[in-house]
Amino acid sequence: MITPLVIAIAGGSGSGKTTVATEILKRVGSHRIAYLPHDAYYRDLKDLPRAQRDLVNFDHPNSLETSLMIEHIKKLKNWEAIELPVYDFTTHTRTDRTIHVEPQRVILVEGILIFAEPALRELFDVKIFVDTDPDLRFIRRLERDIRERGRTTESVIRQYLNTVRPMHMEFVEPSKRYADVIIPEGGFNTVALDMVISRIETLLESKEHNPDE
Ligand SMILES: Nc1ncnc2c1ncn2[C@@H]1O[C@H](COP(=O)(O)OP(=O)(O)O)[C@@H](O)[C@H]1O
Ligand SMILES: Nc1ccn([C@@H]2O[C@H](COP(=O)(O)O)[C@@H](O)[C@H]2O)c(=O)n1
Repeated sequence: MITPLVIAIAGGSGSGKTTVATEILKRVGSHRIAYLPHDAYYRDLKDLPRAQRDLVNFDHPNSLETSLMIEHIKKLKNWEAIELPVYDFTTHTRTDRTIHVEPQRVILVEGILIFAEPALRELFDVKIFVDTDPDLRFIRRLERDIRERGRTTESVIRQYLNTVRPMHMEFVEPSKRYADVIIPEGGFNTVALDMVISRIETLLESKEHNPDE
């Protein structure tokens, strides 16, 4: 039995992880990839009053159900399908819906804290860290969170100073040491992306990952 190749993309919030993942999906072929964003595994806060939800530290490892993600990666590696949770950032809750994800030759995992968890880290074959300066990450996050996640300028600034920045320094930045490749600036770095994609293609041709070998 061939083993799926597990590629992991970490980096700070707003660094460009999703942009890199989207480019890999496009160029390697989304039909060959099972895509698991760690964001999908945020804990459901529906039992907490709305005003308290807004104050939760979403940048600490405990805010995510990582054990479920580990279970899902192990299932996919064992060629079993999984049900990916669908998370709603505007209400901080897990929806009733799930996305059915079939096993594929490539499993693509993405998230700010995925290298900070030893049990998760050991499942990865290729570890990519997207490294972008904090000022650029903050500006990108501010625009995105207002546009897509129902936030205000004040709430984004408060959250950044209270939790995003300190947790980045405590957990995300130190986890960079586990990366095999560091991509400066993210999704529009075509030189780095070409190298990463060519490595993925080479690994997919190898005996371990190619059913025709
Ligand atoms: N290299 C880049 N230059 C300019 N904007 C970018 C770049 N990479 C990503 N963005 C934009 O920044 C925002 C956050 O990027 P995203 O890939 O979602 O980051 P992450 O997943 O790391 O939070 C998005 O609106 C995206 O279009
Ligand atoms: N209810 C939530 C859950 C998470 N966040 C923030 O999302 C960031 C991670 O996602 P990226 O796409 O930016 O990598 C993380 O920094 C959390 O603060 C949130 O705001 N609300």
